[in-house]
Amino acid sequence: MGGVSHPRSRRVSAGIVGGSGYSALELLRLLARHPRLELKWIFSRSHTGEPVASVYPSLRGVVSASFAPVEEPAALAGQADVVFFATPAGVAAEQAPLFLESGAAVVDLSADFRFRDEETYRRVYGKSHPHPEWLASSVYGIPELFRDELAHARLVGNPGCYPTAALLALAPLAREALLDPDAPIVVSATSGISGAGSQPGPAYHFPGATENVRPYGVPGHRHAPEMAAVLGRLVPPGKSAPVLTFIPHLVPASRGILATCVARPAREMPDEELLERYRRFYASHPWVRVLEPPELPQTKAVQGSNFCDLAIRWDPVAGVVVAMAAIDNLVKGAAGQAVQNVNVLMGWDEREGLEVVPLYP
Ligand SMILES: NC(=O)C1=CN([C@@H]2O[C@H](COP(=O)(O)OP(=O)(O)OC[C@H]3O[C@@H](n4cnc5c(N)ncnc54)[C@H](OP(=O)(O)O)[C@@H]3O)[C@@H](O)[C@H]2O)C=CC1
Ligand SMILES: CC(=O)N[C@@H](CCC(=O)OP(=O)(O)O)C(=O)O
Repeated sequence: MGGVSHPRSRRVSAGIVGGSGYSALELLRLLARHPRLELKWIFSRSHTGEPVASVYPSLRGVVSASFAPVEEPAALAGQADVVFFATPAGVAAEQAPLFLESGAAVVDLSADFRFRDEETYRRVYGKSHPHPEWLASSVYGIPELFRDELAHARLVGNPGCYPTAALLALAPLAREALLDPDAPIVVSATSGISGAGSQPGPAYHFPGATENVRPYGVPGHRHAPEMAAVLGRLVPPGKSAPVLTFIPHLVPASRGILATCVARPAREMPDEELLERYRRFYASHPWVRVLEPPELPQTKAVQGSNFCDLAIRWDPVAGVVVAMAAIDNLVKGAAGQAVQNVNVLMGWDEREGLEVVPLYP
């Protein structure tokens, strides 16, 4: 289960399972301009053999491929160096090992390989993992936090969209044990509707979603234990991370996540110190932009791009820090981060294929 070995100069072939979903569409958009990663096959259960551009009008004249003319993705094992699973939870857990055993690297955009132990997986997802033997070697795919481990990974558990934003916002404090372990962290976040995928339930349809803002999954959203597990790994050995509560909200936008995290630091931390720490922490990470005051993150400033915009403030009245992050849920929250992870796995520049200027306004 060691790392992938590919000459840095060679073009690497990619396969995609879950072909007609939103994350697959984003992967195709990014792969279309990636100089080293090229689409070899794309599998769709519902559009077998159809031209990709007939499903995604935005890809007309850009992607000439058709969905693979096979009934099962297993028929494609051994034909790509990297396989992306852009499928609902449970699919990669069953099918990824076949591709791993055929020698491919796997980046799973679902939640199947985000936890490293089966007990946590079972507690959060309410069922046993069909291939727990792969969990310990999977690497949580936030390159800004786990770059060294990812460089040697074969299997990447690409993070949830909300955890990407919240963990990037909190990581500099967690890594340096600057969070008070006895004060709960509050993560309040908004998501655009594409966060629920391309076939969401009736509550996500236009009449109910437009001109409406609503919380959901409170308490007990599955991203709370995901954030908690990773936060626990970020704090130095022997230290504990604070518990956290998570309040997601659905907002009437197509894309974008804004996460606002409120935490009590271990001691008073003036704005200048916080800002300096955040600047230093992310200095070598091209996809995180630490904003200078008075700027604050906004989803539109990152739309369509792999950027995570961060701001950090000290609130002297409440004695808390407020860490804010904006991402595009489909890019840094899903497909963009998946491509960034492959760039790290292959030893390429993390920016390869991702240099899209955000679409503003
Ligand atoms: N949307 C987002 O912002 C984010 C999504 N994710 C995760 O990424 C994964 C993909 O998300 P997204 O693209 O939004 O989801 P979509 O629902 O848009 O797409 C998922 C695709 O998977 C295929 N599929 C559906 N059911 C099954 C099944 N039972 N077995 C095999 N394939 C199936 C379908 O494609 P086809 O019929 O073509 O095979 C479907 O279009 C999910 O696990 C999601 O939780 C993670 C972070 C952010
Ligand atoms: C708006 C919306 O519904 N968002 C999704 C999160 C998308 C995601 O990251 O889901 P996975 O962890 O399953 O990959 C949700 O809250 O369930």
